[in-house]
Amino acid sequence: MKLALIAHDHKKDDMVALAAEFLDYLKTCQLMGTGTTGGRLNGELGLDVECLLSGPLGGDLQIGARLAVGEVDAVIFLRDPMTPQPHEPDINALVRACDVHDVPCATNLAGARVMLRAWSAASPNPAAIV
Ligand SMILES: O=C(CO)COP(=O)(O)O
Repeated sequence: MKLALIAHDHKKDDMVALAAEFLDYLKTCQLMGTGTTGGRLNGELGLDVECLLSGPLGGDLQIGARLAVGEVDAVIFLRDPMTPQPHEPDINALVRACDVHDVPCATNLAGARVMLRAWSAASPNPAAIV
């Protein structure tokens, strides 16, 4: 599973908590993220997230470009609906790219949990494989 992880500043603590909850499963995924989000996940949880540019500097667009050529299977994008973002067009472009290419995209914690629960239940637990 090639999974993109993105969180706006007020949602980064939620992203770290979510990733901690699904850590075993996320370790089996190929992860990429916008710069600051990915950096926190790597630093705080020891994940191996490929860090692209920070969102305001083009990271959302980089993920959208990868997604458009089939290099992203799903997106978890914890958006902050209460704070205007300087790169709103980039955010909309990424979410639009998910819709154009029919790539699952969770934009809040509840949706992200539904996705991660389903996928982690369907995937073999590497710790159980001997
Ligand atoms: O702004 C973002 C997504 O639009 C997130 O970018 P960072 O993870 O670099 O903060």
